[in-house]
Amino acid sequence: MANGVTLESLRQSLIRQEDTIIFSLIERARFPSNSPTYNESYVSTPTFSGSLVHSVVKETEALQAKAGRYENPEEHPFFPDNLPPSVVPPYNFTEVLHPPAALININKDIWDMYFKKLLQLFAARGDDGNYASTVASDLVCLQALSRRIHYGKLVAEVKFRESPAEYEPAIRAKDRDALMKLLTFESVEEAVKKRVAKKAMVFGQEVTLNNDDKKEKYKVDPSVVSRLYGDWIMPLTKLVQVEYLLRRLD
Ligand SMILES: C=C(O[C@@H]1C=C(C(=O)O)C=C[C@H]1O)C(=O)O
Repeated sequence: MANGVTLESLRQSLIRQEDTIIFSLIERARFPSNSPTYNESYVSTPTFSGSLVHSVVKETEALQAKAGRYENPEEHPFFPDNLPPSVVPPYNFTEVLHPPAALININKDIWDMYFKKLLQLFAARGDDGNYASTVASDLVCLQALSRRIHYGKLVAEVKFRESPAEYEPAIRAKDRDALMKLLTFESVEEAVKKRVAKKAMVFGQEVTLNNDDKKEKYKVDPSVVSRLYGDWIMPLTKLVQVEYLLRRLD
């Protein structure tokens, strides 16, 4: 495969990204739900409009855009409109993707999934006033999830290059269901769900020097991590793959 990217190397990267995602959830779980962070009327000044999370993410992204974050095709902003240009000298990122891929950004779905469904499953109810740190943790989670899910573009490219003759008819027919079937590997998905639950147990256990004092209490519930992958991360990664393949012959 061109540029040394193979399905195996991409799967290894997705496995490594599991660590980042699980640690980011563990960090967010240090704080309770902290609902004022997400309340549109909690702050209202001309510089901060909307919720604290909205303003802080938008402004952080603007700063990171100037620092060149979105020059990397693996990065996708949550607020892509009116981002300032990068001020850093360009780096020559290897071009693996078909150019129309740049248009695919499903961060709106990731945002809704994270705030409307996931967060309440792992953040304890409560308010400790640490709203700015809470947003900072949310953004780390969101960016890790977004990077992982948009990796679907690379996965789809490699799958297409490995067997174009299988994908082309379904692409030309715009047959989403057929594409979804072609790109799905159920045994891989089952292994992912089991591995992330196991990682959540290992990474999220209380470490003590006293071996017999082992309480089975994890910093993030392993079944929530498994559900995050099974219900949202993998379906969204596959959605990105379908969207990518539909544009692959443009
Ligand atoms: C990413 C892949 O494509 C699909 C999505 C998966 C995922 O998001 O982890 C796993 C298996 C496939 O059904 C892959 O084949 O590795």
